[in-house]
Amino acid sequence: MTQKISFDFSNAKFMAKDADIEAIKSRVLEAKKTLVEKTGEGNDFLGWIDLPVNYDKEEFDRIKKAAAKIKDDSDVLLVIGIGGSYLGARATIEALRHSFYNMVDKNVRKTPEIYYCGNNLSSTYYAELVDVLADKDFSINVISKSGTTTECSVAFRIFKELLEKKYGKAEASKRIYATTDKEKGALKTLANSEGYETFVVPDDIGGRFSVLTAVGLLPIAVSGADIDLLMQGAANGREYCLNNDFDNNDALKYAAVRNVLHEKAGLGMEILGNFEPSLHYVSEWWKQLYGESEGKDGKGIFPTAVDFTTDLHSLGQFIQEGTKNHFETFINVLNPRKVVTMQLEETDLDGLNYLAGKDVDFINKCAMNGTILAHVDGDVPNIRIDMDAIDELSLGELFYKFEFACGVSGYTLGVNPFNQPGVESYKKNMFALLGKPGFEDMTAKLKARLGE
Ligand SMILES: O=P(O)(O)OC[C@H]1O[C@H](O)[C@H](O)[C@@H](O)[C@@H]1O
Repeated sequence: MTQKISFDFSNAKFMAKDADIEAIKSRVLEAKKTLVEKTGEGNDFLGWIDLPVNYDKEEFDRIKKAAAKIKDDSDVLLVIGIGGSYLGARATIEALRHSFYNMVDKNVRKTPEIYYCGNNLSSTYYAELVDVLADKDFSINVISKSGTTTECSVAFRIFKELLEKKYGKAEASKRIYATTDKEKGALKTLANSEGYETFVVPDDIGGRFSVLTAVGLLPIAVSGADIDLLMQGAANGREYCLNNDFDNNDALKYAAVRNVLHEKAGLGMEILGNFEPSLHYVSEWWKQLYGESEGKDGKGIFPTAVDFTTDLHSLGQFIQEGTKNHFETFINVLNPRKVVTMQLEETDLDGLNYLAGKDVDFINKCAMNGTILAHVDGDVPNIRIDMDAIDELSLGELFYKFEFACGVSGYTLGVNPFNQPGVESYKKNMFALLGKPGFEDMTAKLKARLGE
């Protein structure tokens, strides 16, 4: 199967030398073995490894049917979720669909507008989203693996009420789709009692690895993207990751190179850079994937991201000449979806006639290559990921390769890549400050620290 995604490590070699890669290779292969033989910590969260070839076909069909109903009866789909219950869907939809999706005439777009909430606690955001929904027919996909995440529950309460006011309880319950645990959690209890259609987040797939479950697939299908091709792309990635030896396996090499850059060169930050604005949320998804998987036990590479060329005019200076603690990974889209050719102007006052006849993407690629060389000259190693196109097959493959490399990289680093215990600390404090029953003994202490 031809691969749509390939990695180029040549511009990282000056810090991740062949000998360093050779030296870490056995640890990476051991980590791969631990992952695929499911013998490591977190091995009850490895359902994503075979997901692209082993998923619930009956549910997959129900997802398509639900998507068709939503397309038919709704001007808007409201997607309520946070973290792994949000980023994969948004990453995919923003990458694959029109750059100005919600603004495209609905007769041309033929699919509902899509808005996201439950991913913050801003009263302004919620009040203004209510304004947007005022005269629109809408449906809700509420997504939470635990079914108890505060942001998600707060948003759902607000928009469930709006929906029920608009349609009455019975019709509203037909416009709510809940994606959650098959039996546990407040959302599942609510869905059962109100009769919402439900989709399952499998027990053995953590939120940040769940984009290709119903978590991502229902909103993605509503947007009009092809979920069969997305799964196929991931299946192609899986085949590649599982079956190629180290020398022919970019996912394993990526795990190796980033660990070498971290351990040997002492670099603490990886900056994922794109040159296509529609990939912004792919970076957000990647940040959660690597951040929650590796940042623990006082270890890990801090994953951050830039949108280029935009951020070359803000963060470019720091990356080039500031504290040297980072390496970069660029996503290079080989074939842009659209072409815009520069025209010749008679007067040439802007001095751009030398570009007449060239595609804007040619300028973009020159900016990218110029940036790679400049940053390498500034001692910033660069990994380049070539992506055939921003389409379903390429994106599915990219997701899988990032997930697989993440599992291998986490085990190579020596952490459990599949838990996120640190996320609970702020939640406990927030519950105590909110006065949630059961957290009373912490409340006074925290309030004193806040001077209240
Ligand atoms: O899907 P949920 O249970 O609502 O969780 C949503 C997100 O919030 C948590 O705090 C975790 O850190 C994330 O890993 C998770 O993806």
